[in-house]
Amino acid sequence: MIFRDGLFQGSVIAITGAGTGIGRTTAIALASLGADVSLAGRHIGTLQETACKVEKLGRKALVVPTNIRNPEEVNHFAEATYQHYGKVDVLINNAGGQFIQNSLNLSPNGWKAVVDLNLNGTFYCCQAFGRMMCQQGHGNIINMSAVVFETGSPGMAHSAAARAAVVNLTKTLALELAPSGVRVNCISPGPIASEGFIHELPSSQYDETIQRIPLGRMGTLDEAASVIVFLASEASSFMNGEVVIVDGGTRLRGAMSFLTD
Ligand SMILES: CCCCCCCCCCC/C=C/C(=O)SCCNC(=O)CCNC(=O)[C@H](O)C(C)(C)COP(=O)(O)OP(=O)(O)OC[C@H]1O[C@@H](n2cnc3c(N)ncnc32)[C@H](O)[C@@H]1OP(=O)(O)O
Ligand SMILES: NC(=O)C1=CN([C@@H]2O[C@H](COP(=O)(O)OP(=O)(O)OC[C@H]3O[C@@H](n4cnc5c(N)ncnc54)[C@H](OP(=O)(O)O)[C@@H]3O)[C@@H](O)[C@H]2O)C=CC1
Repeated sequence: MIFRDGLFQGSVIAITGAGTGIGRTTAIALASLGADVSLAGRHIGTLQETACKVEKLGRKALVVPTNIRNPEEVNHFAEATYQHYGKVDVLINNAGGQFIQNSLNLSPNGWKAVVDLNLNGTFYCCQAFGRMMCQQGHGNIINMSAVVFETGSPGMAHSAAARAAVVNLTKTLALELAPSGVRVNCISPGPIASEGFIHELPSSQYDETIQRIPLGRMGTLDEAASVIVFLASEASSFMNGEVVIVDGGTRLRGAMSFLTD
């Protein structure tokens, strides 16, 4: 680990989508640096696996099964975290995802599911934790966008629109919450070799994806997590309302199509 031991000693960090992929790797990295964590996601089994790894590192882990598409469940996640730890220093809005579908075939419910997850769920978490952070007088929120936020992305209309909105939400919240000592930034990764991404990417597009990446390979889970750890740390204390792109230069090649036919 590139960061100093004990960097997050005494910190409490809430993470959504913490049972798999980037969220799990980030939770474990933060715990290895001293943080206690609160873990959310829909599936309790994978959250408990992450919690086990955190506890083996000598840190505390609270598991709060949460569907972030439901604002009541999000409020419960925030309240349970505060009741358990008495504060939250950092919120990492990592949960997200989508399916590939061309726009004309997207059902209203399919569009809504992806926008609810990536935009509305992120907003509910920012609001619930942001209120508590403003009351305690400090806080740090890290949102998850995706490199598709600034290009057209055939097959990803729902997600790309939501990810662009998350970038704008980040900037507005950065302005609204700064006077209360809360900063808000955003990470925009892709492609990162998580189980979720490899599973969702059509196998026929694997080679093309690699060819599109100037660095010639996908990013690792550690490479995404380490940027989140940086944003969570005081090393980024004067960053507010920023989008950090972690894509090996992929966006420089322009719009990305996920459609196979
Ligand atoms: C080659 C060019 C590319 C190179 C460059 C690459 C650049 C990288 C950019 C990376 C961008 C982002 C990457 C990632 O996000 S990686 C993480 C991947 N993980 C996931 O996406 C998670 C898996 N997905 C899901 O869980 C789901 O898709 C979803 C997020 C929507 C949640 O689904 P859920 O099951 O909860 O949804 P519902 O049951 O409520 O259903 C709601 C409606 O949505 C429709 N639906 C759901 N899944 C699909 C599907 N796979 N295909 C079609 N439709 C789907 C569902 O049918 C419901 O609609 P209806 O009621 O109308 O049927
Ligand atoms: N890998 C990549 O290249 C990129 C990833 N991203 C984003 O990074 C984040 C992490 O993705 P990654 O680790 O790759 O993929 P994963 O599919 O492994 O992670 C997605 C996580 O989100 C959680 N999640 C999904 N829906 C909900 C929900 N309704 N409520 C709460 N949690 C939910 C899942 O847990 P559960 O199913 O238990 O709820 C899962 O842990 C996502 O937002 C993804 O879209 C962005 C750009 C590129």
